[in-house]
Order: sequence, then structure tokens, then C-alpha cells
Amino acid sequence: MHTVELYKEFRFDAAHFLPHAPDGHPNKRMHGHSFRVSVFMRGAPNAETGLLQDLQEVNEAIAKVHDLLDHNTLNEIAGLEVPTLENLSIFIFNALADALPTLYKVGVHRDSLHEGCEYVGRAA
Ligand SMILES: Nc1nc2c(c(=O)[nH]1)N=C([C@H](O)[C@H](O)COP(=O)(O)OP(=O)(O)OP(=O)(O)O)CN2
Ligand SMILES: [Zn+2]
Repeated sequence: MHTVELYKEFRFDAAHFLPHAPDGHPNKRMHGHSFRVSVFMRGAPNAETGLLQDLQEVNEAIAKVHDLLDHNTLNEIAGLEVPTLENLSIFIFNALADALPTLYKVGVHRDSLHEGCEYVGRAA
């Protein structure tokens, strides 16, 4: 059996603030970021089709999450009241998990700051 990792990336722009930052700190004020999200599926490709998961299904699942996040205030989304990179990676994983049975890991990156977070939501 051959195990592969298939991935798809998408980007979104959003505003947020960190409610637990100290009073007067810039992170406590509303500001915006550009995010890059990497969605990883893992497993063995179907022997006949050669597919782990049809990327069309992946695109459809991602479109719903993209619409929820893009050009919105993250703190106003139920479940994202504390919108750190850590919580974003968990939130996006959970939002995609039902539609993507082979989903393995979600990474959320702020490339301009050279930082990001990855959440491995399912065991290898
Ligand atoms: N562990 C984490 N630490 C921090 C997170 C996080 O998600 N996880 N997030 C932030 C802030 O969102 C913050 O905006 C990043 O701040 P900073 O490094 O000061 O970068 P700027 O916003 O100033 O960068 P720009 O170039 O202006 O976008 C902090 N810590
Ligand atoms: Zn920020």
C-alpha cells in the first residue's frame, strides 16, 4: 500500500483582534491579515482510479469555508471568538472534516510575517 498526501491551498483576507491581549496593545485593536490555508488529505489512492479524493469535492468543501471567512471579522464567527492561528487551524479542520473523510492536516499561514500553525486532526 502506498500512502500519499494530497493538498490544496486557498487564501483569504480578514479582520480580527485578540481579545486577551493587554489593554492598549495593537493586537487588541481591530486589524487585518492575508492568510494562506493548506488542506492536506492522506491515505492510499484507489487502485483503479488513482485518486485519494477527487479534488472537485475538495474545492466544493473549501468554497464554503472560504465564503465564511473571507472579508469578514473573524471574532464575529461562532467558534472563532478568539481568532489566533492555532484556533483558526482547528476551526477550519473541523469545518471541512465531515465533507472530506481523508482530511489529515490543516495549516494556516501568514506569509508576510513568516508564521503559521498546523493542526493534525486525524491520526496517520
Ligand atoms: N501564538 C500566536 N501568537 C500570536 C498570534 C497568533 O495567532 N498565535 N497572533 C498575533 C496577532 O494576530 C498579530 O496581529 C501579529 O502581530 P505582529 O507580529 O505584531 O504583526 P503585525 O500585525 O504588526 O504585522 P503586519 O505586517 O502589520 O501585518 C500575535 N501573536
Ligand atoms: Zn493579527
